[in-house]
Amino acid sequence: MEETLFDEEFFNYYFIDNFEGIFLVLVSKEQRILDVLVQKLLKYADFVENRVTSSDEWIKNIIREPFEFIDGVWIDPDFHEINTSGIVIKLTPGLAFGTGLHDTTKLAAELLRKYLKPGDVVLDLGCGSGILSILAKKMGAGRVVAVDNDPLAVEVAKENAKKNGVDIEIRQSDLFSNVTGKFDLIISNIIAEILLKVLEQVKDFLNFNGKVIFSGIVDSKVDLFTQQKVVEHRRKNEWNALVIKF
Ligand SMILES: C[S@@+](CC[C@H](N)C(=O)[O-])C[C@H]1O[C@@H](n2cnc3c(N)ncnc32)[C@H](O)[C@@H]1O
Repeated sequence: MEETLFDEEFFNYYFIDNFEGIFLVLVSKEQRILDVLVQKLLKYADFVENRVTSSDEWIKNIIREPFEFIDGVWIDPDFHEINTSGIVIKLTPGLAFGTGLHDTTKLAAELLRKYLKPGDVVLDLGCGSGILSILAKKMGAGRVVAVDNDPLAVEVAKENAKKNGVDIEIRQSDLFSNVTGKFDLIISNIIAEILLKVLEQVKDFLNFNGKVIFSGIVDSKVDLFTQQKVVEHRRKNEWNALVIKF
């Protein structure tokens, strides 16, 4: 199902796994979009229900308690007191992808932690909720630029950056169209086909020795990247993430 959703470039979904079973929830303001997706997903599902809810409500329905996103990094959907020596990210994803529950975000975050050096200049291409940019900043990055082509994601990422008290340059951009400057790390968790487009331009935006972290690549698409100089390859379930140097 996730592969179908990624192919459709639909990222606003989440799973609820409880005693009644595993539920896939699709979130959109447009019924038309949901209807098309439901048709494509029906073959995997036993039951489909449409429920209308407000954007503030839906996220509160799933993530109420803080959870450990990756080792030592906690996501707090509200304002809890978390007793940890690690990092806490306050996050209300709203309608943007990037709750921290998805394997692709976890893979990207783990690699970000491994490859980020203090003061690095970072570009987050397809920032969604801003989760990876906020993490980068909290781990000691210097300048962080976060872009998304979805205006809603830009809005949500700005809100989340403010909530975490971090200074991130967030703006709308179709890939690099509204990006200037050079970066030590470029991180992007989008589908493989779009990552290939990123590759066409990425060199112009990398500092000497700069690296690219790609996530969101399903098993069947990993071969599209075999020509690249892959420094590290990680996998969780059917998802792959790569660190590439040039
Ligand atoms: C899978 S989400 C990743 C969100 C977040 N970075 C994370 O890792 O959880 C992909 C994001 O890329 C954005 N996106 C897709 N195509 C894009 C493009 N051409 N330019 C910029 N952003 C894009 C989507 O709007 C979405 O917010």
